[in-house]
Amino acid sequence: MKNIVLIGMPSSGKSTVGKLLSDKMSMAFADTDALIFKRENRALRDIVNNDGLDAFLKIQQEVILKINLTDSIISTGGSVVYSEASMLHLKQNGVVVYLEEEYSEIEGRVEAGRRFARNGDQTLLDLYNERTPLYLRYADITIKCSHKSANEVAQEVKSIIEALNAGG
Ligand SMILES: Nc1ncnc2c1ncn2[C@@H]1O[C@H](COP(=O)(O)OP(=O)(O)OP(=O)(O)O)[C@@H](O)[C@H]1O
Ligand SMILES: O=C(O)C1=C[C@@H](O)[C@@H](O)[C@H](O)C1
Ligand SMILES: [Mg+2]
Repeated sequence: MKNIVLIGMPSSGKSTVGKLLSDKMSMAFADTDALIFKRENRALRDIVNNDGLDAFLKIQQEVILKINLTDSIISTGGSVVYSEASMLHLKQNGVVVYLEEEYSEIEGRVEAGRRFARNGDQTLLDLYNERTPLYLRYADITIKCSHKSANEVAQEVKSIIEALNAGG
């Protein structure tokens, strides 16, 4: 079975939903942020702070291009869509699911002062507006997550994937 790759804004629920989905579908779970941490052995924010945005994005791409998984749920970092090579690699053997969440909800969930893959003068809203068209470009399936629990989102992803698989 193809991988299920979750993309979306930071705090949209990719890691939470990914783990729930992994249990519900009895598929393995991988998180690209955890793979980066494993390789670098340092916090992702330290990579961005110390080495800069471009270095972080390069490391993220290197890690993703090495992924060789099947039958897995893959939760990604929110900035993965900046790399076309990464997205094409993930799409080769994966169905890409965009967890679309309203800006106000994302803003409420992210902790103040959190680092993202962004230029110094970009606000969270700038990131949301910049990334939304990229998430939509790469998505095979878009889930509207507004006012749904993580469990409801996971159940919806499962139902859609099962319906697609049943239809051939
Ligand atoms: N549908 C939901 N409803 C309410 N809270 C949620 C929902 N999905 C996730 N959360 C909460 O939002 C927070 C962020 O979730 P999570 O870490 O899964 O996001 P993420 O997309 O993996 O973010 P990142 O890009 O930073 O890795 C967590 O506290 C989680 O419990
Ligand atoms: O959306 C982002 O810019 C990021 C999200 C996190 O998952 C990490 O991948 C990193 O902190 C960058
Ligand atoms: Mg995550």
